Amino acid sequence: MVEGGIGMTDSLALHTDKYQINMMYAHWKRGTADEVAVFEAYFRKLPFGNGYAVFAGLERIVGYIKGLAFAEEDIAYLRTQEEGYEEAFLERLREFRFTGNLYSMLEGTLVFPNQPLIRVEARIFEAQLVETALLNFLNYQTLIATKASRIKRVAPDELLLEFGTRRAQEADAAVWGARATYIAGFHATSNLRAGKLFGIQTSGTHAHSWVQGHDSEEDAFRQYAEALPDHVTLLVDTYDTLKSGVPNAIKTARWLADRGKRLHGIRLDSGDLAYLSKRARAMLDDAGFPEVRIVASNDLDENIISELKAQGARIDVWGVGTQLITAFDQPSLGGVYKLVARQKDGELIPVIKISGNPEKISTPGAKDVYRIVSRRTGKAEADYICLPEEQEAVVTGESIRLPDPLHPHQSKLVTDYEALPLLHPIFKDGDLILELPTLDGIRSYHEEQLSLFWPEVLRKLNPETYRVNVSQDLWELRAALIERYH
Ligand SMILES: Nc1ncnc2c1ncn2[C@@H]1O[C@H](COP(=O)(O)OP(=O)(O)OP(=O)(O)O)[C@@H](O)[C@H]1O
Ligand SMILES: O=P(O)(O)OC[C@H]1O[C@H](OP(=O)(O)OP(=O)(O)O)[C@H](O)[C@@H]1O
Ligand SMILES: O=C(O)c1cccnc1
Repeated sequence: MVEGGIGMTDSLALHTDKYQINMMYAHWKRGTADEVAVFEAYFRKLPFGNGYAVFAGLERIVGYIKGLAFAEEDIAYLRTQEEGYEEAFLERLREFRFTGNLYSMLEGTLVFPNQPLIRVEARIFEAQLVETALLNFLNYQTLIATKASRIKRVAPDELLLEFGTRRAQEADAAVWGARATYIAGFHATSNLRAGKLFGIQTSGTHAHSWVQGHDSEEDAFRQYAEALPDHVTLLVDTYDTLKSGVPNAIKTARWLADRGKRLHGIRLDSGDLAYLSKRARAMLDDAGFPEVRIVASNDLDENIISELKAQGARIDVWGVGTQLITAFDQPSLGGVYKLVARQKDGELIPVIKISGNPEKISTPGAKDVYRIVSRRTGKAEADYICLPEEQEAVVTGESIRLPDPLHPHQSKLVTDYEALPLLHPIFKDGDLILELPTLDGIRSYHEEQLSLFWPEVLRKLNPETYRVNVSQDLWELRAALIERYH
């Protein structure tokens, strides 16, 4: 339950598009609501021109599925809709629970286009309802984790602080976004609620208003140091960074040192961050405070950070807000949820969606995904998507042929490999069967994941395309279905 805007508590059952309820209603009317359907969620294009995405959102999805139930208020609201849903249908909703199976990638996994990230096998009644919320959670969190990962890669050795709440697209985005950045390697967030909910470390300096609210900058710094002597990071750019801010910070550092305390840092929030950080570093060092860290903020992203580092900036801590939490340069991930198999005469049959745009033709059938890791190099060679009946061959390490997706006649034979299954069973017949990892566990798993990939795939600009291959059987099934519908 989350708090509603006008004093009511609000379940997430209606956090869905109306067309899902309309389709559920039509299934119920036709008597097909209990037929099993298989859906898969995937995206077609990587965000930010990156070579990979970082999967996130599963914890939120699990919480959603576990708590999925229509409250009396939800039913009453549906009764007001002009569709005129019959009472007997609303009665079915009253007893609605998720009773199906759900497979998912684990959070922190590096993921690629056109591979199933989540597979839902459930009564169509249930599988249809959850589409909107699942995509909402995974698209946003995966996007932010990916953006954060790009930033982490250009600043692997510095501290990374998430500062975005004031610019986030509302409250849920702020906290789940903060969590996503932590998965990708950020160290702390300024959002205390995210800290409370998820156990992420929090951090805070002070704003310009603190300095403006005193008669002098020196007095403002001193008062702050008196109040929080063990946590002093001073914002030095309110009036003049080098003429006033840094000298006053040095005075405060001396005052703290006389009391056996130390100034932790200064924060630069405007101007030429490369130049100012170099000058400030020299001033602090000359004054005998080499341990005082320099924090930078001001509309930073991976490109500016990388540029500042190339200019020799002396920055130890990066505070990143707007560009990160809003995924400013690409504000959405286009994850989709497509029907891949349905029950017909008691059997599951694969289905396809054909589109005028070849990129949008779906791959039919319920599928598994394996990461093929070479035993020789320890590196991931490709991801291999296959039908469940082909699983045996991959798991036992039989040699497999990986066609080049762009030139299918050119293929690569892989022999000495380990196949890591990427889709894990999360819900079985409605029961949660996986103990979710801790957030720190997810964060270290993500780091291990990165070490499986060649740097060429991970680089920020024009990365190598990582291979995602479908099995020969799957390729043929797809071709046969395309043929049939043409
Ligand atoms: N040396 C640098 N090289 C490249 N970009 C920089 C450098 N220093 C700062 N930036 C970035 O340039 C952008 C604009 O900075 P600018 O100096 O115009 O801000 P400002 O006007 O000083 O600050 P504000 O408008 O927030 O008060 C910011 O995104 C900042 O991070
Ligand atoms: O720049 P971001 O990456 O979003 O980081 C967060 C920003 O939020 C604060 O200032 P705010 O933007 O509220 O005011 P300012 O623009 O006057 O600095 C802070 O001083 C940072 O500059
Ligand atoms: O702690 C900070 O310095 C901070 C937090 C949020 C936004 N800007 C700065």
